[in-house]
Parts: sequence; C-alpha cells; structure tokens
Amino acid sequence: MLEVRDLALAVPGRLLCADLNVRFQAGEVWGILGANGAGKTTLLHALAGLRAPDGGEVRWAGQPLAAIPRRRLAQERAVLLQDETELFWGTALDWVCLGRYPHGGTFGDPHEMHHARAALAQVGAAQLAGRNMATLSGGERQRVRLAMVLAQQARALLLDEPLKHLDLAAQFTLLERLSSLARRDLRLLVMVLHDVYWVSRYCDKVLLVFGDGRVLHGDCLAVLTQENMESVYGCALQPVEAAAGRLFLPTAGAPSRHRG
Ligand SMILES: Nc1ncnc2c1ncn2[C@@H]1O[C@H](COP(=O)(O)OP(=O)(O)OP(=O)(O)O)[C@@H](O)[C@H]1O
Repeated sequence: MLEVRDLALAVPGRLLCADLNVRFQAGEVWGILGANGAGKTTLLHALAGLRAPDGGEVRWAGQPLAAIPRRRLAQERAVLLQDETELFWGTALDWVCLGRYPHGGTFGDPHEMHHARAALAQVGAAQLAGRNMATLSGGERQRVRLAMVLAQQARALLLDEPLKHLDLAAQFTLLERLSSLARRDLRLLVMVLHDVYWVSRYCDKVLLVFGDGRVLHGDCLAVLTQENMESVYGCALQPVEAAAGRLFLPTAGAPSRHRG
C-alpha cells in the first residue's frame, strides 16, 4: 500500500532518518514514537507526500507520491496536521466539509453534509456542528479536526498527535474506533503518539525515531524494550506489563545501559 525505499530526511545540520525501508499494509496500525524534535512529524509529512525526501522515495500503490495528482492523493490518504495556525471563519460543520473537497462535491450539498455530520458523530461531536470553530475548547476543536480527516474517507490515515487535548476517556474511545476502522475496513492507520502505553495497546507495529538518523521499526513487543525506550528518551525507565499493553515509568537515575 505505502512503501518507503532508502528514505533519507535531513534538516540543516542534522540527519533525522537514513536508509529507511518499510512496507505499510492495509489493515495495519502503526505508531511513531520518539523524543521532541527527533523527526516524527518530518517522517509523517514525508509519508504523506507533504515533504520531499532528501534521499530515496515514498510510493503509494507502486507509484512515487510525487507522481500522483494532488486530488487523487487526497482521495487516497488523509492527514491530520499537528496544528493549523490560521483562524477559520466558519462552523465545525463547515470545517469538516472541507474534508469532502477531494471528492468533488459542491460545498453545502446535502450528500456532503451527510458525510460530514456522520464523521462528527463518529468522534462524539455531533452537538458541535453549528458552533463557530473559534469558540471551541482545545479538545472540542481536536474532535472536529479528526472528524474532517474521517470525512475524507481515505484508505490511509496519517495522524500527527491525534490524542492532543483529548481527555482520557476520549483518547480511549478514539483509539478503539480508529483501530477497529483500520482492521475492519482494511485501512492503513499511522499515528504519531507520545504515550508508549497506547502504542503498545493499539498498534501492531512501531517506528522508533532516535533523532540521529536511526529509525527502528517492527512489532511493538520486539521494539518497545527498556533499552530502546531509555535510549530514545535519555532517561531511566521502569517497564510495567499491563493486561493490554506495556508502559514505562520514569525513575530517578541514569538509563540502565549506563549503570554498573
Ligand atoms: N524547516 C526546518 N528548518 C530547520 N529545522 C527544522 C525544520 N523543520 C524541522 N526542523 C527541525 O527538525 C527536527 C525534527 O522536527 P519534527 O517536527 O519532525 O520533530 P518531532 O519529532 O515531530 O517533535 P515533537 O515531538 O516536538 O513534535 C526539530 O529539531 C526541528 O526543529
């Protein structure tokens, strides 16, 4: 579905990713983890075709992303950005309708409105439809932003910090819905997350971004080890096995690889 070949990503003075080769399949749920500034957003943008690679390529269904017309790409993959800076003039429903733009419907068309309202309901935000976006709380706004992504009905969902501003129950409900959507409808779900527990609980696979060019990827249980986590975050961590996943509690002291 989505394939990364020999990918290299760099910013001035630093290599974020080198020689990365990954195949993302329909129905899989992936997490991207790493410290602040490690390169998670940069990697997600490269996967989405929003940023050109500095080496190698990203392919969608066998075609280089750069060769796919933008409207078709927008029908195939939806992206949740970490932030939008501009103020929006309209209501929550107007915002979600923007997600229908790649499908070519007329803005305000009843059919499009139906999709937009359904997407708002999916994230528990039906009651916000008529509210001006500028008046929403952080969590309410995040739900509406997620609804726009869902309204796009794309086969791949690439989400940068989808849990931002959401309360604990909303995080759980959203991850339940998104992961079952991916598995049931064979969509690809890739999420930048900061909570290792949610990754181990809901993701099949993980990309661990070290910030020095290394990106480790594979099954969650194999990659989310104490050694890898301490290396990524640069602090001592105590692994805790929970019923549905693995979490890491920060502890005082140096990371274990430096002890003794
Ligand atoms: N256009 C740019 N010019 C210079 N440096 C940049 C540019 N874009 C990103 N960077 C730097 O690249 C690094 C990776 O940024 P990125 O946004 O991918 O990190 P991240 O892992 O998503 O971080 P966070 O967890 O804080 O959101 C950061 O140090 C950032 O300052």
